[in-house]
Amino acid sequence: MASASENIYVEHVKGVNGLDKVILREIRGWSAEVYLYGGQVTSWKNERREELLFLSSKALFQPPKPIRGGIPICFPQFGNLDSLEQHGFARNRLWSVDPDPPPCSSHTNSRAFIDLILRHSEEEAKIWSHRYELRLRVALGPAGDLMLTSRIRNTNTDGKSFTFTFAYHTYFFVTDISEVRVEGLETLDYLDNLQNRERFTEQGDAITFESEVSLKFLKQAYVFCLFNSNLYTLFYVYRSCW
Ligand SMILES: O=P(O)(O)OC[C@H]1O[C@@H](O)[C@H](O)[C@@H](O)[C@@H]1O
Repeated sequence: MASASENIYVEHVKGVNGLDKVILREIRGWSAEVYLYGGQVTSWKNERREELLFLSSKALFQPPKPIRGGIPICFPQFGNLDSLEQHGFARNRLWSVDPDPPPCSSHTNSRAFIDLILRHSEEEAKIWSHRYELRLRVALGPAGDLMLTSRIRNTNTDGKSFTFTFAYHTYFFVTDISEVRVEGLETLDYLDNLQNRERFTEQGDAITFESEVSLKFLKQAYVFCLFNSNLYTLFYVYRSCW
C-alpha cells in the first residue's frame, strides 16, 4: 500500500468519462497527468500552474478514438505509410500499470513517476501479428522536467523479428504561433506534406510559422528547442538511446 508521502507524488484518480488517470506531482508545484487510455500524457504544468501542453477542448476521451492533444504515443507506426491505422494503435489501447518494471537507469532522482505497459492482444493480432511488450515510464523530475522512457521488447515465440516506427506526437501549448521558433533541425532531411511529400534538407537556423507547416523529419535531432516567447517558456527536447 502506498504511504502518505508517496501519495503526494503519485495519485490514481478517475479522469474524464471515468477513465483512469495518474497525477504526478513534485513538491515545487509541477505536475503531469497520464491517462491509462493510450498511455497518454495529457497535462504538464509548471509551478505557476501554467499548462505547457495543448489539449483540444474538443478532445473526446472516448475509446476507440485517440485523445487529441498532450503526448500521443505512435506505435507500431508513425504516420500512415503502412496498412495500419494512422499513427498505429498504441494511442487507442488501454494500457496497464506495470507493477514490476525492469530497472530503468534514467530518472533516479524522481519520486513522481509511473510505469505503464502495453502487450499484444489476440484481437490486435488480426491487424499486426507480432507479440510485443511496450513499456513506458513517465517521470517528473524535481525541477519539473518531464521524461518519457519507452522500451519495446519482441516477445514473438518463434523469435521472428519485426520492424516498427515510433513517435511521441507532442502537442506543445503556444500562446502566439508567430513568436515560435524551433531550432536544432538544420541539416536534417524532411518530407514536406504540403508539397506532395517532396524531400528537402533543412537549411535555416530556425523554423518559424507564418502559415501552415507540415514537415516529417526522417531522422530525429538529438536535441531541439522550441521558443515560446509570450509564455517565457523554452522547451528543450532531448533524445537518448541505450
Ligand atoms: O489526426 P491524427 O490521426 O491524430 O493525426 C494528427 C496529425 O498527425 C500528423 O503527423 C499529420 O501530419 C497531420 O496531418 C495529422 O493531423
